[in-house]
Formats: sequence, structure tokens, C-alpha cells
Amino acid sequence: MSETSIIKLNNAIIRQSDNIILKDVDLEIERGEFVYLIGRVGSGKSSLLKTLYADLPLKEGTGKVVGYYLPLIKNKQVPFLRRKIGIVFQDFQLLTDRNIEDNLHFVLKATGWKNSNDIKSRISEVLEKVKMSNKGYKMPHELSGGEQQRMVIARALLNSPDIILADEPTGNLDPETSDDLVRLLHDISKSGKTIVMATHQHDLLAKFPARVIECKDGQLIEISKNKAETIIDFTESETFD
Ligand SMILES: Nc1ncnc2c1ncn2[C@@H]1O[C@H](COP(=O)(O)OP(=O)(O)OP(=O)(O)O)[C@@H](O)[C@H]1O
Repeated sequence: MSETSIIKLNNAIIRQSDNIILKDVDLEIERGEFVYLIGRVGSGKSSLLKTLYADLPLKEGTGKVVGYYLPLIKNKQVPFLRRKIGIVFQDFQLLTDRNIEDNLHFVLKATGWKNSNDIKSRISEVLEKVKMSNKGYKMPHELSGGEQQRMVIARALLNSPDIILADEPTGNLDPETSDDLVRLLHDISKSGKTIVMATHQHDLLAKFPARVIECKDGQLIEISKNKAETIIDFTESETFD
């Protein structure tokens, strides 16, 4: 693992139940990289992300994520790995019975924060990072889809993770709101965080170029290693519904 790589899988096989979803998986991602993960429905994007946060066990091949060796990770280590990884899904999973600040407070308490001043200032820091400082008092249902997703990102940032794994984070958003959210994720990555984002929205790849990896026919394929190559028009090459 190079000194700067934060995710590394070698010769990995990813299964769901007994079925092989991806094989011969070699993947190395550097600290601060932004990576799009594309591929058809059912091609294995979510399974790969789940492997990275140890929701799917890695039993074949090797893999290391933020210093944790996945094949031998113990159940009690998983929460510590997850603190270094912020997870953002398509469906916002804010607690609907409390306002945003209380949602964030709940997570900090659950992850060991005790001092109420520290908690308060961390909440304002993350709200500021997602440009939602003035909306912390709102209930989730009082926010738009894009705003809720920003709050989910704020929550993912609470414990200063090294990596953000985003699975279709723009899936429920209109195009303009999607652009804003992806712009935000790119800004976050510029601050040194690694972002892996699964998406079907290929227009985003051209608008906000970055490395692209595709899950295809049971394998991971490097489509473009660097930003410049991303300017390919993916929308014309294939439709990934
Ligand atoms: N819990 C599970 N048990 C068994 N098979 C599963 C499970 N979850 C996913 N699969 C199967 O694994 C394959 C890969 O699914 P996965 O969700 O990783 O694909 P994906 O690329 O993320 O798809 P999508 O674009 O629809 O989110 C699919 O064939 C799916 O049916």
C-alpha cells in the first residue's frame, strides 16, 4: 500500500450470498481522491461500497481500508472503522422525530462525545461546511430533498472521516440540486477527504471530472485514471439505467 493510499483491495472476490458479484478486484485509492463508481443496475457498486465499510465480509483476497485489514477485522473494530468513513445513501436517513441539530447531537453522543460545548461547536462547524448554518433548527420534513441530503453529508462529516462513501447520493434530486450536491462533495474532497461516489448520472462525470471506475461483467474496470480523461461523453457511450 503506497503511503498515500487509503483504500487497497487485491485479488478480492465480492459475493452476495454464494454468488460472485465481482472478482479479481484490484483497487487502490489515494488519500484525497474523488472516484466515481459507475455500472449497470445490479453490477456490484453497492456491494463494493459495503465491502469497504465492512458490511459485507471480505473472505477472498486482501483489503485494507484506513489501516484496517478487512479479512481479519473483528466485530468490535467495525465501529472504529466506520468512524473513519462517512456514509451517504440515496434515501436520506435522518431521524424524522427531531430537528437537524438533535439529529447531529444524537450521532455525536452515540460516538462518545461528552462535552456539550464541543458538541455544539462541532455541529456548527459541519453545518457551515455544508452551507446550512441557519437551518439546524428545522425538522427534516421542513427541508427540501437537496437540503436533507446536505444534512446527511453534515452528519457524515461529524467525526472527521477520512473517506466518504456515497451510494447514489443524488438519486432523488433534480438535476440542478444534484449539481450543487456533487459540487459540495468535490469541495469536501479538496479538503483532503477521499470520496467514492456510486452514480447512474453520467452527465455529472463530464460536469465535475474525476477518476471513473466501472463495475462491468463481474469486474472492476478503470475507465479514466485522471480528470482530463473524464471528459468523454458517457451519456453517449452506454446507458446505465
Ligand atoms: N443482500 C443480498 N443478498 C443477495 N444478493 C444480493 C444482496 N444485495 C445485492 N444482491 C445482488 O448482488 C448483485 C449486485 O447488487 P448491488 O446492489 O451491489 O448492485 P449495484 O450496482 O449497486 O446496483 P444498483 O445500481 O441497482 O444500486 C445484484 O445481483 C443483487 O441482486
